[in-house]
Amino acid sequence: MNQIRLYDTTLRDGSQAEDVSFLVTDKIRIAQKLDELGIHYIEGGWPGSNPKDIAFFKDIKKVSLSGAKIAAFGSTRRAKITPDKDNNIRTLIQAEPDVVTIFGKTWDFHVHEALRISLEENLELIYDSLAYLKEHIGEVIYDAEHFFDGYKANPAYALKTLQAAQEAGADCIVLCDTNGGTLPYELPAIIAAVKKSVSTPLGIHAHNDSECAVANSLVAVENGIVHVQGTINGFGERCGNANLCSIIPSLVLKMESPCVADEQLKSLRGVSRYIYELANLVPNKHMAYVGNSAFAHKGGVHVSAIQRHPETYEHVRPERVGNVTRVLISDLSGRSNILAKAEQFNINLDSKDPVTLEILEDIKELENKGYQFEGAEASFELLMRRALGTIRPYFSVIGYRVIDTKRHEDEKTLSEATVQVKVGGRIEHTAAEGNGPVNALDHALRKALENFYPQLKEMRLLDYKVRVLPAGKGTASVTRVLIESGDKMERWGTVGVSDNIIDASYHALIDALQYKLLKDQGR
Ligand SMILES: CC(=O)SCCNC(=O)CCNC(=O)[C@H](O)C(C)(C)COP(=O)(O)OP(=O)(O)OC[C@H]1O[C@@H](n2cnc3c(N)ncnc32)[C@H](O)[C@@H]1OP(=O)(O)O
Ligand SMILES: CC(=O)C(=O)O
Repeated sequence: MNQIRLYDTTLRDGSQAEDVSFLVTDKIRIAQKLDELGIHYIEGGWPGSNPKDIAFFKDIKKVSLSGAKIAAFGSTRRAKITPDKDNNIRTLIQAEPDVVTIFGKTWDFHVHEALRISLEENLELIYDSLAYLKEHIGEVIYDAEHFFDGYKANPAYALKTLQAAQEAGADCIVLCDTNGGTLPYELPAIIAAVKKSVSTPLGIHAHNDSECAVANSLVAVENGIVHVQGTINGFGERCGNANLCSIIPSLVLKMESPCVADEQLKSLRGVSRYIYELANLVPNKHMAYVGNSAFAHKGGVHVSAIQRHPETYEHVRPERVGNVTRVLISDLSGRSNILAKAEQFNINLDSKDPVTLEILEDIKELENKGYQFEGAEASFELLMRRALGTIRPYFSVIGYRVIDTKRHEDEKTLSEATVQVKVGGRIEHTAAEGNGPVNALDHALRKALENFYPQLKEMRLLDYKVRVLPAGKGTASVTRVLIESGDKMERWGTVGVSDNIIDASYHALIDALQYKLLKDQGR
C-alpha cells in the first residue's frame, strides 16, 4: 500500500459547516492538536476571505509544529486579470504558507453557469494561477472542484483541466466530489481513466451528501490515490466532509497503511472531543471508532459474548483509538450486563446470587415505568447497592415544600423551597430561594445537608433534562428527569420519574447527593 498523506481541512471546509465557527486562538490550538495526531497537511483557511484567516497564518508562524505543513486555500484567478493583479492570489502568497491549495472548475456546466466564461478561458485560469503560485510557493496543490460530476458530464474536458494543472506544475491533483453525490462503485473506472491521462500524484476530497464520503475516500486509496482530504468529526458544508476520525483508523488498522503512528492513533478520540469542545457542539455519540456509543453494548446477548471474547461484537479493540468498551443497562439487559456493571463498580456479585436476578427484574420494571439508566449510571449503582444492602443511609428527607409566587404581573416569579432532613438523630429544617422550583429545592437540600457533609459544596448541577412520556393504556403520562452533576473529579447522571415534575426532579436530586457522598466515602 502507498504511503498516504493526510490533509485536514477542518479549519477551512470544516468551518463552512452550519453552527461551526472558530476563533483564531481556537484555530491555532486545533492546528497544534492535528500536528500531534500526525496530520501531514493542515489547511488553515482562506486568507482572501476574511481577516480572521489572515491572522491565523500570521500567528501560526510563531508556533513550532513537529511535522505538519500549513496550507492556505484559495481559488484560481478571476477572469480578465493576470494572477499578479488578483487579490485572492496575492493574499495567498502574502500569507507565506508552506503550501498553497487552489480550487478550479472541472465541470463544463460550472464554467458556463458559475463563472460564465468559455471553456478555453477556464483552462487558462487554471494554468496561469498554478504556474504563478508555483513560482512563489514551494508546494502547490490543485483541488479539481466537482471532478466526478464534471467527468461524468464531459470526460474529455474534465481531463483537460487536470492536464492544465499538471503542465503548470501542480504537486498533487485532488479529485473532488464537491456535491457528494458519487457512489463508491463509480470511482475505480474514473480514477483509472485519470491515471492514464496525468502522472501527477492524486488526492481525494469527498463530501458526505450520499453518506459515502468515507467509503469513497477508502475506495480511492485502494485505487492508488495517495493524498486524502477530510475533516475531524466530518464537519463541513451541508452534510459534511469525509470524516478523518473514520478514515485514519480504517487506513491504519484495516488497510495496512500506517499513516499515523500507533501512539498517535490512540489520541484520536481525544482530538475528536477537543474539536467538538472548541466548536461548542455536543459530540455525536454514534460516530464510528471515537463516539461514546462506538463500543457500548446494550443487548444482553452481546454483553454475555464480549465478556467471553471482545471480538465477538467489536471490530477493533477500542483502546487502539483511545476509546473504551462500555456496558449499558436497560430493559434489553441480561444477567451479563448486571455482572459487568458490578465489576465496574467493584461490587462482588455472582451470577447465581438471587440478588442478580432481583436487580435485573427491578431494572425491567423501572424502565417500563419510564426510568432510563443509560444516562443515569449513578442511580443504577445506588439501586444495586440498595438491593445488596451495602449502602449507608446518609440522610432521610422527612418532607419538602416548594412554592412559586408572582406578586405582580411585571415581577419575576419567585421560587422558594423548604425541606426537613434527618441526619443521624438530628433534624434540620431549612428554606432557600432559586430561579425556579427545582433550583430552589436543590439549594434547600444542600443548605440542610452541608452542615453535616461539607463536601457537598463542591458539587454542581451541570445539566437538567425533562421528558414527558406519553400515557400508556390506562395510565397517566409521567415525567422523567435526568440530572447531570459533577465535582472537580467526576460527572455523574441520575434519574427520577413521577407524574409530578417536581417530584421526579426531587428523586433525581436525592440520588445525585447520595452518589456524591458514596463516592467520596470511597464506596
Ligand atoms: C467547493 C468549495 O468549498 S470552494 C470554497 C467555498 N468557500 C467559500 O466561499 C468561503 C469563503 N468565501 C468568501 O469569503 C467569498 O465568497 C470570497 C471573498 C471568496 C469572494 O467574495 P465575492 O467577491 O463577494 O464573491 P461571491 O462570494 O459573491 O461570489 C463568488 C465569486 O467567485 C467566483 N469564483 C468561483 N469559483 C471560482 C474559481 N474557481 N476561480 C475564480 N473565480 C471563482 C465567482 O464567479 C464569483 O465571482 P463574480 O461574482 O465576480 O462572478
Ligand atoms: C475544494 C472543495 O472544497 C470541494 O471541491 O469540495
